[in-house]
Amino acid sequence: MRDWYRLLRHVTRTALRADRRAATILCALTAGQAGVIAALGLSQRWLVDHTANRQLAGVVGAVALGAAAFGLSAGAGRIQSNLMIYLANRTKGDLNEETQRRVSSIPTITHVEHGPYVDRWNRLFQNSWSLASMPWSVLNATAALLSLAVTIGLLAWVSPALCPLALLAVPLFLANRRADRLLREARDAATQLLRHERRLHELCVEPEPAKEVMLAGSGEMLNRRATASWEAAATRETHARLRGAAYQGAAWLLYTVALAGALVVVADLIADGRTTVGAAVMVITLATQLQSQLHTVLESLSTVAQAGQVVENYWWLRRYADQEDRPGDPAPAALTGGISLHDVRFRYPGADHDVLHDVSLHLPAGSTVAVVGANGAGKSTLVKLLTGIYRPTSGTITVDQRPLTGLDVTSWRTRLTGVFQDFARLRLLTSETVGVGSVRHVRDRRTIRAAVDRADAAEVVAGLPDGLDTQLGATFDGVEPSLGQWQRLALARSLMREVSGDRPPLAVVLDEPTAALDPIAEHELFQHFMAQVRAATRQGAVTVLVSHRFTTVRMADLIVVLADGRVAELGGHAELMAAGGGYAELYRLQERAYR
Ligand SMILES: Nc1ncnc2c1ncn2[C@@H]1O[C@H](COP(=O)(O)OP(=O)(O)OP(=O)(O)O)[C@@H](O)[C@H]1O
Repeated sequence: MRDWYRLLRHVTRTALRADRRAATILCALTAGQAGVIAALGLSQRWLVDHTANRQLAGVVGAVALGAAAFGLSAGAGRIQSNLMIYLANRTKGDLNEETQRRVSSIPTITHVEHGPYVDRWNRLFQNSWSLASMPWSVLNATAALLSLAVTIGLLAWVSPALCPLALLAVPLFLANRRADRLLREARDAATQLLRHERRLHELCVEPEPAKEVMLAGSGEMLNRRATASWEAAATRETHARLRGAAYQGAAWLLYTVALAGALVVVADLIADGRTTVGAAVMVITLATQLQSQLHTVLESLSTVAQAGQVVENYWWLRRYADQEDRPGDPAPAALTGGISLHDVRFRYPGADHDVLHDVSLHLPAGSTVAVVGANGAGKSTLVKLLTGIYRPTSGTITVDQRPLTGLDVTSWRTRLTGVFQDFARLRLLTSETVGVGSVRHVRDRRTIRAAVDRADAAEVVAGLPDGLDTQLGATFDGVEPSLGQWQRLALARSLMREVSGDRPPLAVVLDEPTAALDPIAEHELFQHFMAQVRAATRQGAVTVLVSHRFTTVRMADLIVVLADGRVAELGGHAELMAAGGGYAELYRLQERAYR
């Protein structure tokens, strides 16, 4: 409840920031609406009674009150609903932006990779409308409840026997709550199905996977699967709606029976002369309006409940973001000792086994460390742990003997550079594709050109129709570079920090960045790259290279052989060759193959 209230306060503040004047007018109109039904009922009572008693002033007053109430209900009602839509739309935009910003600011990656986490923040987008209308639904519900209380008071004024009519709100309220819960459960269960549906459709329309899908002719099968997921989600929701409607229908039936009873009571009062005709007219008006009032209360409460469904997800995201992005010490100016792993164990969220087991390593400052091993041995995972994208499940990583978890992640990240196996193909202007490697210099042509030159990518850029101003990506009506050309641009991006004169990197990670090149080109490029980051290496930067090419690997100062997530061998090339283990065997195998 506390979380719900805090979220309501936050959304209200966001709405007020969006347009304070519109919000104030909306509040005033909603408050005014609370008295409309009571005023209409009273005006009818007075109109009939004053007419019967020939009291002109009373008749005029009753007509004026009725006209004002009707005018407010008809005219202001429209303005009120339009204002609400306008404010909710603006608030929704702000809230979505806030969620987007928070999701992208989390320095680790699990929340965008692990399905249950993805579903949690996706629900915030799915329910953003009800979240944005939360203050107005609460206000509407409060006004409708107030109006209901006044109506019941007026009914009791005529005859206390009419009061039980109000009790019928209870089954209606319970049925509504049940229907809301059923719908929420169905929607929660459907989030995963809808995510699958989206991803399966993406496989058919995104240029990269679509090639293979077309070649294999598997588009229809994927589409069928996506449709099945969508249908399963839709069926769940329809069933939940139908069940909810059955509960609500039963409650309304009960109400109808009671309303009929109330009308009999009124008829009896009139027949006995125990009430005036005006009061009887008022009772009939109020009793019939009671249904629409209850309806408004229930509708508003449903919207509030719908917003309530994401309260937990909203605070989960905030707490998760705070926990992952906790402040820490700034990264050291330069490495003197190096980076060490102490009994590091890692398991991907939701997985049932560890990927790294008790890995202990020391990567000395200023050294080049190659990580080798079979597919799935855990090389990329190790690199990601070093960058702080993932945190060890247990054990610690230290940077110059200070725990990595104690460092400010952003400060550590700004002192890292490198390229990953699945490097990003940023379909932007060529200058931006390279320039974002150091955001401060994204418009600095001289630095960008220097990075391009250093990555040996000048030929790639020269081949583009507008050089650095060329739009990349066929989906953006631009040029689509080849895989090798993308890789060169990614390398240039990774050199931006080095050439821009920013503080040199503390670690350079190269996770198979040259897999698309032939072994000789990889060897040359790696040597070239190492020459470019030499200044950083002299200041203690550790270079971590993942490669399957042993001609490149042998140049490293230290070679780590991973097997099934464990360090199987460790040492320099000569040392490992002399040991005659798995490394030596693989090296000889590759040497023979390339001879
Ligand atoms: N995001 C992920 N979620 C769950 N499991 C993962 C994830 N990424 C990798 N794994 C699993 O972790 C294990 C190690 O993967 P990793 O990518 O570290 O291997 P690798 O040694 O780099 O392999 P390769 O040489 O093929 O690149 C594999 O079994 C893989 O299935």
